[in-house]
Amino acid sequence: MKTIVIATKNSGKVKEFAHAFAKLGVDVKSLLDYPDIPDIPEDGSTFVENAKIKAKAAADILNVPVLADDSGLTVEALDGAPGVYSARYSGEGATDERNNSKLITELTALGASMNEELSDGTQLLSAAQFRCALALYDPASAEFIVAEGNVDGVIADRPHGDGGFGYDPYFYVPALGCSMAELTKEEKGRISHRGEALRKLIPIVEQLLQDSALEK
Ligand SMILES: O=c1nc[nH]c2c1ncn2[C@H]1C[C@H](O)[C@@H](COP(=O)(O)OP(=O)(O)OP(=O)(O)O)O1
Ligand SMILES: [Mg+2]
Repeated sequence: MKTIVIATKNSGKVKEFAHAFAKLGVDVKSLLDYPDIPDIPEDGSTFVENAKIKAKAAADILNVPVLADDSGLTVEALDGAPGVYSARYSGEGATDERNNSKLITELTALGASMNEELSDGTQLLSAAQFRCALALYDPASAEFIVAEGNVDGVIADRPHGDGGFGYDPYFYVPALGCSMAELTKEEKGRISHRGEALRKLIPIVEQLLQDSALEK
């Protein structure tokens, strides 16, 4: 079995990558499998910079090629916030629940509205995007390969669905008439920022695996 290491501690991301790579017969390991690797500071100013930082830090320790994902939510009515700060939006000890609660509180305080409501009374507050940067770093060549993806949506004032992770329950996708958390992993992968970025990178990951750099 071939294995790819993903430099993430986010179990929601791990599940999505595991689902996507399983179709290619590739097993996924994450930093949750390597608890001795110290926390990697995400101090870049863009998603791409942070993805590169995470991939290189883990690859230099493990000495195998590593893939990393830096992603987040940009909200129009918040001038693009929380952006690269999405995971830390609600401060020290942030959780998905507290981040979502801060998001809705801020938008409500601003009076943000798209003057549109769903049949259940849900108010649509602002246009938004999920963005994802993936970086693959190969310590053998010291080279990065980067791919990006994004998906448009709208922030709803209340959650729908219990799939996915992070901001998914509040991220309504008008084209599908449901939130990101109401999609299966397969459906989410087809439209998501992560799915788009991953489709660009998969041929390169497969080539690396062909070269058996990752054979375990
Ligand atoms: O598909 C998504 N559905 C919902 N929310 C999402 C998604 N993709 C990113 N997000 C949110 C979660 C987190 O608040 C931030 C990512 O922050 P980001 O630093 O990339 O990930 P993280 O700290 O959770 O894990 P790690 O750095 O170990 O990969 O954006
Ligand atoms: Mg992070």
